[in-house]
Amino acid sequence: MIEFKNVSKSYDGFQAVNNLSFQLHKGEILSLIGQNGAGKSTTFHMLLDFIKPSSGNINRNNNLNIGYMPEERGLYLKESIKNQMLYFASLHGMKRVEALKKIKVWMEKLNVVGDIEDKVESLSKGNAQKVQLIACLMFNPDLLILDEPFSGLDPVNADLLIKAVLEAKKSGTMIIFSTHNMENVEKLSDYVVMLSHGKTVLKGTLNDIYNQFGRSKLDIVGYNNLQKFEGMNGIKNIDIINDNSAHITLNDVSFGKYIFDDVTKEGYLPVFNQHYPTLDEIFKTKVKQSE
Ligand SMILES: Nc1ncnc2c1ncn2[C@@H]1O[C@H](COP(=O)(O)OP(=O)(O)OP(=O)(O)O)[C@@H](O)[C@H]1O
Repeated sequence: MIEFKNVSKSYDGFQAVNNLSFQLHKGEILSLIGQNGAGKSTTFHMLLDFIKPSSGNINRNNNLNIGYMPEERGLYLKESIKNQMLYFASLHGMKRVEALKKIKVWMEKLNVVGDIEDKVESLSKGNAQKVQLIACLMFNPDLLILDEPFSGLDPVNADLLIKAVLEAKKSGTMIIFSTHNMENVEKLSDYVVMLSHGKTVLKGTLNDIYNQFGRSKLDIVGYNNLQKFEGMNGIKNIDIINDNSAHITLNDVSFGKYIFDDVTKEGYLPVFNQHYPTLDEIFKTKVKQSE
């Protein structure tokens, strides 16, 4: 288990991370989200013991086998995939034969376009990124730290990466990653921590987070007089799309039932969907509130 307990980090009086607490257990995935400069990389660097917190405690076993994919990718361009992967493998005590086997298996799984003897400089950005992920995964780490692993990957390759991360989770690896892509947060996270200017503005499981916001979004299609709801108490905003459809934001989630009863008086309605805001919308709301 890893635990951050009231961890802060300051640089010359500037607080990059402010009173951060979370726990991460075996086989769990935690996503760290926040705007540029929110304190994500600083958090990773403290977890890796590259830098010390200014205050608070980080509890983790010092013997953890850690796979780390930094934001600035760190492969040697002039070296072959094989040589540098074998080098990384040796750092983690893997035998050459076993390492070669793993590298090949992972290159296939992640659909790396290139030969194991190719130099990294000949790979496309996405393929180089996948090779770097393999360097972190092949020794079955106890802890995997991925700093913006999806940046520069197309959706097909992003899905391959998601599959690989879920496989690592299944084998018991603790995973912490940062991203600006909320869709991938939704696909992967057991637990989410949202930072804004170093402060934790939201944390919990996805369910906790959605429940905190409630089903405050309403899409209606097929009702002709949606304007009449404008300005009503339970309604925060109506975005009229056309004659008979609108996106509504509710102040009061229970007002959805009043609208439902009203718009279905005449019977059938093709769309009435009262749902949670997306994680993207929640993120933007929280960023606005914290400014
Ligand atoms: N060594 C340092 N000295 C001074 N300030 C620093 C140092 N490292 C980071 N910072 C500052 O701390 C804040 C948090 O930086 P950090 O790199 O952790 O953000 P981030 O969330 O990873 O951002 P991004 O999404 O842009 O990668 C930023 O304002 C940054 O300028």
